[in-house]
Formats: sequence, C-alpha cells, structure tokens
Amino acid sequence: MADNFVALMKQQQALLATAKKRQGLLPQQRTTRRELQQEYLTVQNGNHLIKQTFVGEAYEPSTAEIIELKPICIRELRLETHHTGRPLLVRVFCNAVRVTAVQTGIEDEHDHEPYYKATSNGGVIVGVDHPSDFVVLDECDTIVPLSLRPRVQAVEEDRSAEEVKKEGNVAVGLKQHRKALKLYSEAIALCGGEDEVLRRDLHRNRALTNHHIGQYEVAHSDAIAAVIPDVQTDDTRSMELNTKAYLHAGRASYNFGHFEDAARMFTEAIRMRTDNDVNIELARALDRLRESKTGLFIFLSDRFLGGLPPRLDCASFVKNTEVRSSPGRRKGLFAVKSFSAGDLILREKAFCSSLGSDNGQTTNMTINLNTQRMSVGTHASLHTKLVTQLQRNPNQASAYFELYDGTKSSSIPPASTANPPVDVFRVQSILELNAFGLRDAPPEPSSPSTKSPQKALRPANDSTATFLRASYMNPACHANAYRTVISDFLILRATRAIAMDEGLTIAYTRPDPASLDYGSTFSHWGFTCECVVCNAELHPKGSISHRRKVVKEADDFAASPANEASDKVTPTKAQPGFEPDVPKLGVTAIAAWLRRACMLDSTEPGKCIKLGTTALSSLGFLPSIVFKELVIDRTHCVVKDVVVDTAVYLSQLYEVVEGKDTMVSAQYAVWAEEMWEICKGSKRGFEQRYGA
Ligand SMILES: C[S@@+](CC[C@H](N)C(=O)[O-])C[C@H]1O[C@@H](n2cnc3c(N)ncnc32)[C@H](O)[C@@H]1O
Repeated sequence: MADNFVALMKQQQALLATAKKRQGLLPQQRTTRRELQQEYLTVQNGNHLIKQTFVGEAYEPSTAEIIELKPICIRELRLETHHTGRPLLVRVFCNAVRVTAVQTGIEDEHDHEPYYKATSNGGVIVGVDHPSDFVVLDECDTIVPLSLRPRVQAVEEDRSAEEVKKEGNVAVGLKQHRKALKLYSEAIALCGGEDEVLRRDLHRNRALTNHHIGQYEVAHSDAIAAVIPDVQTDDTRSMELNTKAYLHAGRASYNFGHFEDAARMFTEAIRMRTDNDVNIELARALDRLRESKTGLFIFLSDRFLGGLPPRLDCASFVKNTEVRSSPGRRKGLFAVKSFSAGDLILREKAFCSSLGSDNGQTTNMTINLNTQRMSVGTHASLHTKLVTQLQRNPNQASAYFELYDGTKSSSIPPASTANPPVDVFRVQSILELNAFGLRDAPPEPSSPSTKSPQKALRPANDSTATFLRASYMNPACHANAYRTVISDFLILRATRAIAMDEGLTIAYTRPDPASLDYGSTFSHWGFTCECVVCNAELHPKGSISHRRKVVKEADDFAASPANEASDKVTPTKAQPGFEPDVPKLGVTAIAAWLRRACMLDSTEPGKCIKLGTTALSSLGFLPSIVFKELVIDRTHCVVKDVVVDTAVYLSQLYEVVEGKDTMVSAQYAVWAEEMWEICKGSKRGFEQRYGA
C-alpha cells in the first residue's frame, strides 16, 4: 500500500516538474469546443472510488472588487501562472460535473475555443482554488460583455417586491434554496424602508432558507430582523409571526453552539405563544447549557440505549481551560483550576468532523506537493467540509484561522470585509497541524466489498475532526492529560495532579517503543522534542532498531530468553537520564509479555506482581504500598491502555498472593477503573470487560 502511494507521489511530482518547465508559455494544443462538449457528455458525476486532491503552491484569494480590476481573456492566459488581479469573464457551455472538483467547459467573448492548465492527461484547464475567487454573475449583469449575454433577452419588467417574494417562495418549494436566497435579497432591496410588514416577511423567509443552506450566522440576523417590536398581547397574528422569528433565531444559535442565546430565543418564542414543540426545543437548549456549565453528561443515559450515534447532540465543557501565550510555543492551553489525577479537564464537541462512514465507498487522498506528505482517508473530505462551513459562517472562520498554521507569527489576517474570503491553502495547513484522528470511533461494519483493492486503501477507523480548544494543547511524551474520543467528542482527563495555571499537554502520538523514533517524532510539527523521556531514550540502548530486535526476540522465544531480553533493555542505574521516576518505554512490552506468560502457569503470584509492577513503572507509574495504602507516583507518567489491564491483574494477584492483601487488591481495582476512565473518556464498558 505504502509503495503505491510513494509511486503516485513520484508520478505527480514528475508531472508537476514537467508542467513547471512550461511555466509562462502559451498553450499549444487546445481542445476544440466540440471535443470538449463530447468529453463532458461522457464524464459522470461523483462516485469515484479514489479521489485525489493535490495541494500545490499556495497563493491568497482575491479581496478586490471585480469592477476595479482589468479583465484578462482566455488567449492571454499563460501556463502554470497565477494571473493575480485579472478577472476572467467566461460563459459556461458544458454541464458541470463533480469529479474531485467541479469541472465544466468555458469560453470568453474573444475565444470560442476553450482553455487550459496542464492536466495529467495532457490537456489544459483553468483552475480556481479559492471558492471566493469564483463569482457567478447574472447573465444580464452589466459587467458581462454583450457577446456573452443571451441573444434573446427577457424584457425586464419592473417587478414589485411582493412579486419577487412570490418567486422566492416558488424556488423554496422546488428546493432551489440558492435561487430563493437571491430572490429574497432582491425583494428586500426593492422594499427599501417603505413596507415594513413585507420586509419582515422576507427576512423571516430568508432566515429559514439560510438555515437550510447551513448559513446559521446570517439566518440568526435575518430572524432577529423579522421580529415585530412592541407587539400587543391581543395582536395574535403578530405574536404568531414573532414566535416563528424567535424560533428560527433559537435554532440558528443552537446549531452553532450558542445555547444561552438559543434558550433566550426559545423563551421569547414561548412568551409569544405557548407551543409544545418549542417547549421541547427549550428543554433541549437548557440541557446543553447545563452540560456546558457543569460538565455533567450521562453517556450511559437512556437516550443512548441503542448505542451512541457517530455525532452527539451535547455541549462542550471547556470553562476550566484557557488559551494563553506560551513562550517558545506561540500559544498553549492552560488549567484555570487545579485537577486531581483522573479528573475531567474538558469535553469538547468537534468543530467539524469527517467520518469514514460519511464517504461511502470513496477513498480520499490528499497529496501535498509542498510538504511531500500524503494522507489517505477523511483528511481530504474534512478540508472540503471545513471550507464550506467557514465560508457560510464568517465568525466561526475567524476562530478557526487563529489556530496554528505552521508560521511563526501569531497574527490573524484582518478580516477586511463582512464576508472574508476563505483561503483554502491556509485551511489545509491548519488542518495538517491541528486535526485529530477519531481513533476510538467504532470501525465501520464490514461488507463484502471490503475486500476490493480500493477499499483496502482506507485506514480502519478512519475519521478526522478539528477541535477549536483542544488544538491549543502542546505535546509532551509524559503528558499531564490524556485524550480519548466518544463519538465526535474529545474527552480530556488528568493523568496526574495538575496545578492551577499549569500548561496542559497531551501525547500527539501514542508511544510505541518498537517504532518510535525519539527526538524526531515531532518533525511534522516542526520541532524536536527534548522532554525527559525522549532525552533518556536517545541513549543507544533505546534506539529503535535495537528495541525492535529485542522485542522480536522476546516474542519468538519462551520465558527464559525473554527474561534475558528484559535485562538487555532495562537501563542500569548508571545510565544518564533514567532516574527511577522517568519512564522506560523500551521495557513495557517485554514486562507486560512476561507478566502474561507468568500468569499462564500462575504458580508464582508474587513473581507476577513484580512483573506487573515493572510494567507500570516502565510507563512512569511507580506504585508503593505504605501502611497498606497504595500510593502511585506519576510525575512523568505516560498513559497507555496496558495500564488498565495490568492494574486489574495486580488487583487479582493481591487476592491470591501469600499473605493475601485484600485492601491493596481493592485499591488496585479502584485505580484500574480510574485509569479506564482516563483512557476511554467515561466508565462505560469497564464492567463489561472486567466484571464488577
Ligand atoms: C497543534 S499546535 C499546539 C498549539 C500551538 N503552540 C499554538 O500556538 O497554537 C503544535 C505546534 O506548537 C508548537 N510547539 C509545541 N510544543 C513545542 C515544543 N516543545 N517546542 C517547540 N514548539 C512547540 C510547534 O510549533 C507545533 O507545531
């Protein structure tokens, strides 16, 4: 699989290099209008099993008004060149089809033969990367050259705002929401300040249409503009209309997670007219508000008896954290209160998520030719979703663009207009540095087609999401917080005691002693990790090749060579960096293996306890028993699932060991459940796996 990707990347880079050589030239071969029309007749929409997206050289979207710029025509266009500041006015003459991008044939006023940028099949196309650089004009717009306007033009009669509104309503009936939006906006402009009743009707209708399209921010402002002021209680018609307006506003707020405003709007709606449905919506908003204030969310509630849906309708709980500047690291996430080990720090709903199950059979592949990185799976579809969401909701866009984009500056580009264009390259670079894999999401149910070669390219549990708050956490290998995922929620718990104002850290990658290349793990994020764990592991005894060999030896042979292997990877006291409380990650796999092997012929529980304790200390959990009390020093702990298994076994072992220690056994059982909650986000599932 990896070889296929490398070959594909090389092939694309070669194509790019060939194309670059022609930069600035005029294209020689051009498809004729007829050929292109023929070609588009056979291109099918959608359902391709593999979709490839290539990220090329970045450039910024245009912020100028078209009218201020000097147009360019097709025959002046040069290959592999950004014609910045030069609008191209064209007419579409083929059906538009969605392959990876939307494609169609175009012609301009001078040139009725179409055009071009080098493509993999030797043709040429005009590419528009930023959606805001693509403007759909009305065919009779004054900016459109006469020769591109329809030959027979409808005689524009003066239409009243009421007539245009009716046309808008017809478009809504036909589910042509974009057209309806345009018509309602036109009607609002025709209304001027004269007919207030009609203007409010139009805003109310437009609020609903905006909601349909996912433009929640403008849906909210339209709904508020539709509210009739100073309504008398006996004016039932106006009260009814206001109920609708407040309902639209509440739903819009709910959708972008402003639950306080949503509850206020629903309360207003009910004040105007009691309505059972609105009561339900108000109760829902109040539930979310409570969750966001208390952090209490019952994943085991009756609501989810049939299993958790892939996206959960519940609120984020982030108030115990704050984004602050972090010297040398730009920004970071900080604790605003102290936490004990195991405490819930935050629970955050994904800002935008792309689940493997959203994409059907399609495998998406993103190939970034700048960074030479390739990702397979939901990254590409997350990019498309993000661009759409950000374009539709500019306030959300500014929060997303504050995330780290790989540049050293912490400045956010100023939003020059009310609807700032969305820079797709910046969306991509932020995504590459901040997206989280939802690894704990359940795998998709397998189907017979799972065996097809294309399907095999898709990674298991392929789901990706962005989180606006959790993204600010800087990495540490011995992190003080551990993240897990339930549906599209990220849950963060303390791995040890955290003081107020301490920076919160997570492990960006889960340490795997057999493959982790200490020190260079973070090359993708642009820095070298110099934490105590990485520094200690840089010692030759910690090198990957050495460890791989040793782990393999232990797997291949029986207990006695494994014991020798354990000695080989266990650092001696003299080795610098390996102080007793520093994790010895190379030891974990062998110690856990030996503990399991020892338990199989469990005649020596004392020895098993020793091996279990070694496995825990190799991850930085140092257990000691002080007057029958289990004390675990976790100053540099590294959380891994194996901790839970080990703690459960230790609990059982203390029950059977000579001199049986029920108290220690009980304390290990409690600790195992605490660690499970850290690893899995909630206690859900612990009992099923280990029994009560
Ligand atoms: C997902 S971001 C974390 C939040 C980020 N610090 C910010 O300002 O938004 C990851 C980036 O943080 C910076 N960073 C985190 N830990 C660092 C460290 N130990 N040394 C240097 N840079 C670090 C790197 O630039 C890295 O690419």
